[in-house]
Amino acid sequence: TPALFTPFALKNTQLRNRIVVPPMCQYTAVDGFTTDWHAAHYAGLARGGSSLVIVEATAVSPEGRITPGCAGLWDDRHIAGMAAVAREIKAAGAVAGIQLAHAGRKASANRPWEGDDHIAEGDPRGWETISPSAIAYGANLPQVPREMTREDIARVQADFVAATRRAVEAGFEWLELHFAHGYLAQSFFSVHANHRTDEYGGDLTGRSRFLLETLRAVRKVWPETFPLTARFGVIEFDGRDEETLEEAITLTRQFKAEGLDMLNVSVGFSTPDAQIPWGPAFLAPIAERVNRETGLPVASSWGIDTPLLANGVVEKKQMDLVMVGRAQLADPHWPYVAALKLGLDRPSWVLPPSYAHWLERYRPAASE
Ligand SMILES: Cc1cc2c(cc1C)N(C[C@H](O)[C@H](O)[C@H](O)COP(=O)(O)O)c1[nH]c(=O)[nH]c(=O)c1N2
Ligand SMILES: CC(=O)[C@H]1CCCN(Cc2ccccc2)C1
Repeated sequence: TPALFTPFALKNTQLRNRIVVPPMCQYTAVDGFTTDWHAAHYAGLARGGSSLVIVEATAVSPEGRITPGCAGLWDDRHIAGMAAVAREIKAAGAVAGIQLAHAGRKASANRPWEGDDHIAEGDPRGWETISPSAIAYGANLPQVPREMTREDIARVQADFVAATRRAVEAGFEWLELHFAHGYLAQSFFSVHANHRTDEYGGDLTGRSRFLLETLRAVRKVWPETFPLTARFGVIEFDGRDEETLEEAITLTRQFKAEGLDMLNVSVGFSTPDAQIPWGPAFLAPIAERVNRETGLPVASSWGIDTPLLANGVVEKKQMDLVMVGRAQLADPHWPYVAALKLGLDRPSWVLPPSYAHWLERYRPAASE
């Protein structure tokens, strides 16, 4: 059996293969409420055969959304719509995951295809952003956020806990905290974004505090039997990478001690001045290093989107789970195509039975 199609167990959760649909914003929610789009979209992805589908960054508070179209779990009324999404994912045979997020200083933005920039001051669609320090991200997101008070910090952490409870009620069985991509938690860890002089800033301990306290609080309400994970930017490609990596690995060891079950290794995206070395599976060696130096199981992503690449990173033990994103937007049946390409036994059966049976003896006409 190709490594990509071997099962993987974490806590009481069994994954049928190593392919994961990572969280990918749909920007189609209304006041945080999911719509028919979300149920259909996630059902379609789950039918493709991935073992786990993680629902997009879901805001723990209204100001924690990236755009006005982002999903939320800051209100009990959001639970019903999210429960429908979780049901669709499970009905297709995948584990239902969700990512909880706060966008920090990257919040109050237009949808990517509508500018991908901060909503203009005075535009009623926008809102005040908050961050560890009053420092703007820059580039397309120039708005200077308000520096968070201790009350803000406690409130946002309570929001993460409340949203976690709602995720449990909605039927999710895999939780990922969004500690990456330049959003609020990443900003507390980042020397670019966090210039605080109180105990939530300064040295590594100070810059780690928000993330560790939030994980600790969420750990208390998320069931022990379900995986609790975090997506964390361990590298910025900003010229101080060895330092950032060592700090990130130190913090990841503390995450593990606090009961984190897996780390989803990603990029910090804390500064527009980064030089990202885009390329196929460019982050795989970093994921392998985090796994080797912390002992935590790791997932990762970024251009790991052909069957051979995806199978290779698992075979080489660079990561335990492969997050295949855009390739699954391009083809939600990507796992089926991978099963064919990798010579899996009875490949059509990664799809639901009503498709699998008829595809068992089906081959498209020789392509031109
Ligand atoms: C449209 C869209 C929306 C999102 C993303 C991407 C894209 C394309 N990504 C990043 C995504 O999960 C994935 O890590 C990257 O796209 C890299 O993987 P691929 O190279 O696409 O396989 C993303 N990541 C995350 O942690 N939370 C999110 O909600 C989103 N939203
Ligand atoms: C919410 C989140 O983490 C997402 C939002 C959309 C852009 N993502 C980051 C990204 C950059 C370049 C290519 C693909 C993805 C981060």
